[in-house]
Amino acid sequence: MGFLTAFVSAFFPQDLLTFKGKPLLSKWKIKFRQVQAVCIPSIHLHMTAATMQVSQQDFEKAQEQVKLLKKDPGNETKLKLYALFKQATEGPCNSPKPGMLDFVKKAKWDAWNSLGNLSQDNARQKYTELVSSLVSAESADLKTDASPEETRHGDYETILVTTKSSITKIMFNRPEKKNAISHKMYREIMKALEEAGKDDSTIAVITGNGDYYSSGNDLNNFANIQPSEMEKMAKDGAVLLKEFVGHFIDFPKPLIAVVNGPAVGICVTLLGLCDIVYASDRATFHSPFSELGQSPEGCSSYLFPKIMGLARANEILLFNKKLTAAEACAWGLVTEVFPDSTFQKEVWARLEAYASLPKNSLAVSKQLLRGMEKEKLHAVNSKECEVLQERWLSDECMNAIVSFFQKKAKL
Ligand SMILES: CCCCC/C=C/CC(=O)SCCNC(=O)CCNC(=O)[C@H](O)C(C)(C)COP(=O)(O)OP(=O)(O)OC[C@H]1O[C@@H](n2cnc3c(N)ncnc32)[C@H](O)[C@@H]1OP(=O)(O)O
Repeated sequence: MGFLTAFVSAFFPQDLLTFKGKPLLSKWKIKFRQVQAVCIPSIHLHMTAATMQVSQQDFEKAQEQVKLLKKDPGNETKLKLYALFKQATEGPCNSPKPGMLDFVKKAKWDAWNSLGNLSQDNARQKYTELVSSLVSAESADLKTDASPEETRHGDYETILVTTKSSITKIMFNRPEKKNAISHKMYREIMKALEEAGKDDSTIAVITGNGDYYSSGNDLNNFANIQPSEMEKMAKDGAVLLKEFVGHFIDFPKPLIAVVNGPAVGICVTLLGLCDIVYASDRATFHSPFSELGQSPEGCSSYLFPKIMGLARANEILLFNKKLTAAEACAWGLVTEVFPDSTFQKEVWARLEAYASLPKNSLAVSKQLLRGMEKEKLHAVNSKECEVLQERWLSDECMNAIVSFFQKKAKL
């Protein structure tokens, strides 16, 4: 017999350790709720509503809750519960004092007797309060156990949003579609950015789930549109895009892109609005706007020439040049490239260190670096959306989309 088993056997004698006629104690698997079930017999209470401080229902509920506790609250608390229950249901202890050598019975008798003339109502109240505090403590512990540090936000369908170590991570989560951005996803990303801008995190990160960072705009956003609805589609698309890019322009904290794999279209252009871009050496950067009959967005028509010079921006934005991670880094679009095998480990260690810096200092510094440009960026965003609205109605654009869905063309 192990120490714990011996201890339990001593504390709760074998005749008590049965529940519904079955022996409970084989090993230290005995659970507190089972012990409680046998140690505290069910007693019918006779009270009038007028004398009750806690209702009969609350008291009975507390008895049920105590059986559901998953953690043993310890002997001292168990004795308190026992004593309060006896006092509440039988009144003051008037049974003979057990012999000195009957340790268990004596401990229980002492606990009950120590309540003196405490009224049954008060005992019922104290019992209910004690159970309630045990239940709250346990559910707080369970929450912490379930995710020691990471909090998951919202009820998102297309993205995963979590906060850990002062970093809010917004992860594109349509890996089976290479994280293409559907209308719903544009809206969910905006909501996540709004929340991340206000939450307790120091920095926010955008990344992708699976092998792609993102394949850009979901081309289904343009599919199955009746000819009579084309204009509305283009107009609504421009409104949505303007609002979406606006959220990146106005984001108040450092925003970091963790580019885990290939990036296409709008997910490349938005990198110019991020404050740091870390890329895996597997990542590529492709903005095939002219191939798709479209035009640049995400303020890239203004920011890319500033970042890399006009000649290089022309290669990317006019002539669809696909950059490797090393090229994107050399051209200033990417801050640093990491080997794919150690990418996540190295990047997150770096970001955790950054996120421990003073939050407000980072936020005001970002405003100093970006603030002067904001007005200009909003103006560029408006103009880009206006031009795109027209592009979406062009034959060039429609043919490119049809061709994608006929699987004739891939990037
Ligand atoms: C509100 C509107 C705002 C508009 C803002 C404008 C933005 C401009 C852009 O973003 S332009 C860029 C648009 N993107 C593309 O043109 C990419 C198209 N996709 C591809 O060329 C290829 O899929 C690939 C090169 C990204 C990956 O090729 P691969 O062979 O590896 O994988 P699959 O083609 O089999 O893809 C797997 C499934 O994912 C679907 N998918 C991938 N990308 C998109 C996309 N952008 N839109 C819609 N669907 C996409 C693909 O169809 C496969 O689906 P299936 O398994 O159901 O066939």
